[in-house]
Amino acid sequence: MDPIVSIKALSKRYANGFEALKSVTLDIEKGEILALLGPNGAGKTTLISTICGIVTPSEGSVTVAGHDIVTDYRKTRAMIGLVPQELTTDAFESVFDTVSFTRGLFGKKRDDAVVERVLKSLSLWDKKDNKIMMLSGGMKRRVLIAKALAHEPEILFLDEPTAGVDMELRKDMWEVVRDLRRTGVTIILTTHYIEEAEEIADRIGVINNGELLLVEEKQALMQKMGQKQLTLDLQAPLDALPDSLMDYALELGDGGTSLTYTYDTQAKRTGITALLGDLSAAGISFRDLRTSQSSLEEIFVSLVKDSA
Ligand SMILES: Nc1ncnc2c1ncn2[C@@H]1O[C@H](COP(=O)(O)OP(=O)(O)OP(=O)(O)O)[C@@H](O)[C@H]1O
Repeated sequence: MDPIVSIKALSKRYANGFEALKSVTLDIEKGEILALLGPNGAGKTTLISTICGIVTPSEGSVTVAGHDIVTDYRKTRAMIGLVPQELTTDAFESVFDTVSFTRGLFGKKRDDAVVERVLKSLSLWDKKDNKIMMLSGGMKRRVLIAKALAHEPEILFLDEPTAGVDMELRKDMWEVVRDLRRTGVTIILTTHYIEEAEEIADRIGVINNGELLLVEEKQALMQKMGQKQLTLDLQAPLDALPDSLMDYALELGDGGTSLTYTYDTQAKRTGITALLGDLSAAGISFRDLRTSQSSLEEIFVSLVKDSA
């Protein structure tokens, strides 16, 4: 299937010469949840804003369902819902009117049934007559999503959906996002939080200094995370590994005084018991041992550091 969004060698230089995006290439599949993970100023908002037609690209191209975002702006914009970081308007309006009005901004006819469906899907129906200013923070965030969905877009962008919210509300938002995906909407969200990407995304893209450093299935990233290292400090240094230990892919370090074994924590057998038995049989004894694990956080930090 063709990707719903196709980004090719996209660059953005702002008027002051700052390069906020550097040749980003990325395909987004229909129906997936993609998390764009990156520190402050990485270029996440610039990327989203460009796809939505708010920021004009300097180089490269973006298509949405095969249509170019520059030459076919109206068509592509109508397919996209954008949830900004903060609610800026409509404090005195009712929930229903606010959401209904937004629909009109995209040239769609008034359709109370659609607004009702959107509000119900976000558990906002019983708040439909409330003024926005009277709502709790969590409900206000839901209204932002409802506004973005009012014109029935196929793609939803959420810019930092849980920035500055407490854990309970964050979990609540994750549930909302999962429910939306079940309705067939493609979701792209930006986040600072690794746990957030880990929790809800199908794929994770890491962006830093305007560069897309990696895009990978979450499961594949988790597998890297699942690797652990066992390091043994040896009683006596070894010049070389005996043949009987070749199958373990051990690394001999620190001038032959330590051995490191990498294993998969998710595998049925880690191989540690067999390794210790074979070490003993080879007459190798150790005085200490420790394990370490690379977390997604560490993978992320090392990626970002390498690209700095
Ligand atoms: N209009 C502009 N003119 C010049 N530079 C800009 C402009 N808008 C953004 N930038 C710069 O581009 C870089 C990327 O900004 P962007 O808002 O895309 O990052 P971000 O990843 O969304 O960060 P945050 O998580 O803080 O929202 C930043 O260094 C920012 O200062």
